[in-house]
Amino acid sequence: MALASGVRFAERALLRPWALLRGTTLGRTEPAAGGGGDGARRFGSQRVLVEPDAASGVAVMKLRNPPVNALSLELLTELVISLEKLENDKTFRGVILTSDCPRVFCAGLDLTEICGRNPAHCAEYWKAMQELWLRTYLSSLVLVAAINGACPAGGCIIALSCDCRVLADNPKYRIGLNETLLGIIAPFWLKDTYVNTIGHRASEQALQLGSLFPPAEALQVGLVDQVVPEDQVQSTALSEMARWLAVPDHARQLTKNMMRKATADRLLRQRDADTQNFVSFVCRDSIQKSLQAYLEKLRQRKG
Ligand SMILES: CC/C=C\C/C=C\C/C=C\C=C\CC(=O)SCCNC(=O)CCNC(=O)[C@H](O)C(C)(C)COP(=O)(O)OP(=O)(O)OC[C@H]1O[C@@H](n2cnc3c(N)ncnc32)[C@H](O)[C@@H]1OP(=O)(O)O
Repeated sequence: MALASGVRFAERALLRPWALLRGTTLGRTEPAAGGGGDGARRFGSQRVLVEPDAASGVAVMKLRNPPVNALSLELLTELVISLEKLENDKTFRGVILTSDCPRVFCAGLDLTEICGRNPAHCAEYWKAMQELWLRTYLSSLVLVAAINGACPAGGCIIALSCDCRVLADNPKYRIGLNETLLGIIAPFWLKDTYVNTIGHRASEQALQLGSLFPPAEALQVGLVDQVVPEDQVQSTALSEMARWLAVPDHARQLTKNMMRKATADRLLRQRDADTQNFVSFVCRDSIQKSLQAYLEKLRQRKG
């Protein structure tokens, strides 16, 4: 799918990945456990494990940035590159996105990337976040999120950018956009994605309250499509994938584009302004203090 500025970022990453990837091992290929032929070979990077099944045309993409899959700059970059690699390989029609970290799908933005950092770093980081959203939201592949853990904020946005969401039935696995509770504001494109999924009124309430929904409520409000016992998340995601892949690609892709393009275009039109807004907002002293306090609370909670 044509994404002029998006492609520019990915091209930059592909042309000089080491400038973007600090200490990653992108492109590594290794045989999957018990696997044999090409269809069973794993590839990916340090933080994104890709298990492709050429026979079915489906790849499982696992986030593995322990302990909580916080979206570091490296993880964002590796996700974009892995997704692009699969999109460019005509063998693949669908991706199941899941977590390799126990109990957490994705903790959202890596707060250490925006706490105590300079504006240039925050800008680079935010551009990478925009890029991942654009890539996933407009992906020509069928994306199914197999949500096997907590899924707050940026984690929720990744899930919402997929075509379908299956959540494990565990009361600790809450999902939603909790930005207000950190003293920050979800940017308009996160808000738009929320509204497109659960409607205006439910979003208005959930965004202001920073609601994190337990599985049954997430299902009720329409944030996820299925809630299943934890050991059935993967198999249910595969069944969902089969349902989506039963539709001819071109018809499904054009329909997806018709449904999502206006929302993505809104960001594409004002990407630089959105970055500047983000940077000036998060670099304010008051916001830095809120973020520091939130991180501190997270760290203490553990002890
Ligand atoms: C004008 C407007 C213009 C622009 C818009 C402006 C601003 C916009 C922007 C932002 C959008 C933000 C979206 C986000 O994603 S913000 C991040 C929100 N994330 C969270 O609130 C999740 C926080 N984490 C948790 O709730 C939990 O960690 C958990 C439920 C995910 C997992 O719980 P566990 O008990 O399993 O693990 P912990 O012990 O809590 O954590 C382990 C370890 O990890 C650290 N950590 C957790 N989350 C993060 C994070 N998001 N970033 C960085 N680090 C994180 C935690 O501190 C622990 O570290 P230590 O081991 O103690 O060092």
